[in-house]
Amino acid sequence: MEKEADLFYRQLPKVELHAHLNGSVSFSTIQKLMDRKPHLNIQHNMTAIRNGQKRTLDECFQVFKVIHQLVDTEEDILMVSKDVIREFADDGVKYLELRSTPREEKNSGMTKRSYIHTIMEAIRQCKNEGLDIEVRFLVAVDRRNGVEVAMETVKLAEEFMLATDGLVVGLDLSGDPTVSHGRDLLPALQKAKNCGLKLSLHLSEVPSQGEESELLLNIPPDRIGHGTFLHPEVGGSQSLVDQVRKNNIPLELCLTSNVKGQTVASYSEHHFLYWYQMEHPSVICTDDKGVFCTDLSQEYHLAASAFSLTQEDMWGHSFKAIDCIFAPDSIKQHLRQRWLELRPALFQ
Ligand SMILES: CNc1ncnc2c1ncn2[C@@H]1O[C@H](COP(=O)(O)O)[C@@H](O)[C@H]1O
Ligand SMILES: [Zn+2]
Repeated sequence: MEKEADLFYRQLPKVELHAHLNGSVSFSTIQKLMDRKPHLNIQHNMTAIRNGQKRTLDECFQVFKVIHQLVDTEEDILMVSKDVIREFADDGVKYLELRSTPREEKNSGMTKRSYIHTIMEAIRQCKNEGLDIEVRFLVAVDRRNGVEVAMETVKLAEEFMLATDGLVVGLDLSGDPTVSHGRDLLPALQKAKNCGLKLSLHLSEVPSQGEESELLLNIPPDRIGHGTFLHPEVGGSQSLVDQVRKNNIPLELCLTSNVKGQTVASYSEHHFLYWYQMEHPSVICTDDKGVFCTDLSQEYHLAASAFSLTQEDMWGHSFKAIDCIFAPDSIKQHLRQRWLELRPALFQ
């Protein structure tokens, strides 16, 4: 029965909207990177949090630093991006929005511009190889890096949005939520919005970010990452919830990420249920499938088990996720068509 369900969730066509590139690197790709750089002496237990293990959010951010050491050339970025896209495609993801923080590495000569350029190249190569997946990209701002870098990143994102014929669709705000205040980044985010970039902001991923969330929700963003502590029962407020509902802002929900990072106590206590019962748009996502040792079909399966949802319910969830993508209506229509074509084989 479980096996059958596994197969159902793998075959279910899915949309992935919250995936950080360097957090999504699989065990086998990490192995290839370690083989390229044996001198770094990095072990698998430094780049992934296995099932049953938990870390503090702070420890999770240490893991990204290790992965960044392994991924520091254009060649690495190309391999990692192509592997990640292929893995999502193998998992039944038909539309993927990847996000990543442009990095410069003096030693290898990689610049922020060549970093993004290489990811664009990976997306094009995957398309030319005929992979059954549409891929778009969000340029990420790491909140740790401050105002100037944020502004520079917005300029880069705009430049690539205009030059790539729609491959770059938006801007992400992420990074360690305990560092810096969103207030300072507001002008950069507003500038991004004004130039036509869609905004996906990590909001209230940890408690006591209520004030920041209130400020950022005023922009308003086009989607919210996590939103774990928005509602009053967990220390948020009704006015935050009202703001989200008034603007109908979809939430990107990442169950395993929140449980392993210990901001949510267990799967059944995940705020997925809060928003689901309210029929507010949300989308199940992976966040960092490599670091958290998961994939999107597993996340769908876990949510179904935790909240006693049927395969029909999960089909509906996946179909409605299409409404929340950043690509234009023509792509949405095309995806809905595909979903309906694939449906009969799933419910025989
Ligand atoms: C666990 N919850 C999270 N909360 C906030 N930011 C996160 C995150 N998981 C990942 N990132 C962000 O994504 C970067 C890694 O991918 P890229 O190098 O950009 O591809 C991390 O350094 C962090 O900035
Ligand atoms: Zn995230």
